[in-house]
Parts: sequence; C-alpha cells; structure tokens
Amino acid sequence: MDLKPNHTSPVLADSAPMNNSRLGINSSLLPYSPNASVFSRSLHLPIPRRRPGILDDVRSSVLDAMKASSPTHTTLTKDSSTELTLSDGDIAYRNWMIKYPSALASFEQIANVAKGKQLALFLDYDGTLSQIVDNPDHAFMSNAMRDAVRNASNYFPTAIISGRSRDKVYEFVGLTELYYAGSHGMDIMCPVQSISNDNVNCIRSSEKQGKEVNLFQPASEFLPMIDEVFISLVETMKGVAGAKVENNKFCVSVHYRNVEEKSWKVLGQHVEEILKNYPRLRLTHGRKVLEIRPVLDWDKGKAVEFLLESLGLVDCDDVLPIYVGDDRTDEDAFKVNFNISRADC
Ligand SMILES: O=P(O)(O)OC[C@H]1O[C@H](O[C@H]2O[C@H](CO)[C@@H](O)[C@H](O)[C@H]2O)[C@H](O)[C@@H](O)[C@@H]1O
Repeated sequence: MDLKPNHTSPVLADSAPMNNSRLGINSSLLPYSPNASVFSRSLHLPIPRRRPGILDDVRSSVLDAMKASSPTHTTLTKDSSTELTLSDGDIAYRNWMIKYPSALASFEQIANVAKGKQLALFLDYDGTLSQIVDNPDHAFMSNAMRDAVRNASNYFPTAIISGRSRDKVYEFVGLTELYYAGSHGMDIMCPVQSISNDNVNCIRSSEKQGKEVNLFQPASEFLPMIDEVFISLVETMKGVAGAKVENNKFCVSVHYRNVEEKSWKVLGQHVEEILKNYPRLRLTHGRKVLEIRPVLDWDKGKAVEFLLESLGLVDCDDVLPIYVGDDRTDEDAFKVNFNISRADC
C-alpha cells in the first residue's frame, strides 16, 4: 500500500468489537503469521497478553460485548481423582497461542529481517508498557520498562500510540525523546518536517522543552461535544458503583472493571442513552472499558502512517515499522499494509 495518509475525516461505520487482547509485532516474514498476505512490509507477530474470551466475535449488544471480556468457568474432569478446572478463557488462550506464537521465539528471525533496515518503533501504552491494573490512574510504567524504551529510542524513532490523552500518557512515560499520539491517534505531536502547513488540522506549537513541533488534531471540532458527554457521563455514572469515567481529550472512557457484573447492563444502557443525542459519536470496546469517540476515519493505524510520513520514512525501501500492542484498537495499526518503496531511496 502506498502511504498516502488521508488527513481529512470521512465518516465510517463502527467496526465489530474484538476483544482479542494481544501484544503484537507485525510480521509477514515470520512463521505462522495468519496475516502474511496483508502485511507486506512491517513486522507482525502477536503475543497474547490477556486471555481471549470465547466470545471474541461480532457482538450485537453493548452488554454482550462487555461480557466478552469476562468468560465463564468450566470444570473439566481429568480423571476420577483429580479435577482440572479450566475456564473457557484458558482453553481459548491455549488455542490462540498455537495460532499466534510468541514473537520472542522468533527473535533471531526478526533480527535477520531487520538487518540493514531503518526501524521505526510504535508502542501502545496500557497492557503493553504498563500492567493492567484496577485503577487507570495507577497504571504506572516500571523504571526497567522506561529504560528499555529510552534505550530503543537511542537507536530508532520511537512513538507511543495510546487511547489515553496525550498529556496523560506523556506523564506516565516521561521521555522527551519520543513522539506521542494520544486519544487513539487523534492527538499527535510530531516533528515539523514533511507536514504540509496547509493542513487545517495541523498547527505549529512548542513542546515542553520549547522545541518546535506540529500538533495534528483531526477531531478538534469535537472537543466541546466530548466535554459535554464527559460531564453527562460523570453525572450518570454516580449511580453505578465502581464505574469510572475518564476524559481522554478527544474520546471518553467508561471503565467497568470495578463494577459488579449485575450492573453492567444498566451501565451500558446509560451510555447508549446518552449517545442517542450524539449521532456523530460512536462506541467502541476495550478491556473492561467502553470508549466514546468521534465518527472519524481515524485510528491508531492512520496515526502510524501519519507519523511515518512526518518522520520522513514513507519513501524508503529500507524502512521497517514495528508496532507492539495488546488491544483491539491496536489491530487498526496491525492492519496497515506498508509498501514503503521508491526507486530513488
Ligand atoms: O491504547 P492504550 O494505551 O492501551 O489505552 C487503552 C485504554 O487503557 C486504559 O484502560 C485500560 O487500562 C487500565 C489500567 O490498567 C485498566 O484499569 C482498564 O480496565 C483498561 O481498559 C485507559 O484507562 C483507557 O482510557 C484507555 O483508552
């Protein structure tokens, strides 16, 4: 695919929720990759981080999608004296692991593929750089992980692509040498080079260290709407014990990780009720979280394309983008088919 990021914002239909959380390095070049025909240039090899539930299929209702991240338990009788308890999630996880083996098992092969290539590293935050924890405000990154990311950025351009607000994820990561895309790619801070100034969604700004940067915010017109919805949700969720509403600037997260399952239905109904008044917003599903975001044809995949372009890495044959992520929204980046080639590179 030619890297021609579409910086306008066509409307799209919501995709089916998919709760296969995974950590992936894209690779068409590795064994067992089910996506070999799709990913021509980037490395893709999913590593599961969370057990996929058996309900990882198209969901027709919000409640079904919410339940998909909480599989029921099954007891299997191993023999007459021992009972082996495996949840449906365990079984699904084992099968999934067979289909998507660990990238670490193919490390040498990845290194061979990367030889002589200019790498560009894209990292998701929650569940990838940090552990999944009950309180989203406490999803801190370990110092060891921070050192590893800093080290990587010494060798190749490294960007964080998160569903969080850009400020929040920067606060967690705290490395000035990286590029950051928050709100599922709807808020990108990137170098000034290569970005055309006539793009209405791109404004010149300066980052915390005073360096000149470009800010790309394709959903800026939605800001008042998102704030309004955030306020309504905070008010409504006061009636649902354990629910937490998080403002991610261009999107809003409604967390139900700490909500009793019997209240999930009512939580989902509240969200749907509010969304009825906002046809330009849509609902997507993450890990025990409902996410409200603008109906824009923009996602983490588009953000990766945009960053590659702004880093001047789209026209070279020897560029190898690597994306590591664990969630449904990261699949949008896995799906990007980079055909980065031009004869004069
Ligand atoms: O794109 P990401 O960086 O992976 O962000 C996706 C969402 O991550 C956060 O929620 C998830 O992690 C929390 C902390 O471990 C956990 O409590 C929650 O259940 C998970 O869904 C973040 O809070 C969301 O706003 C992000 O959209």
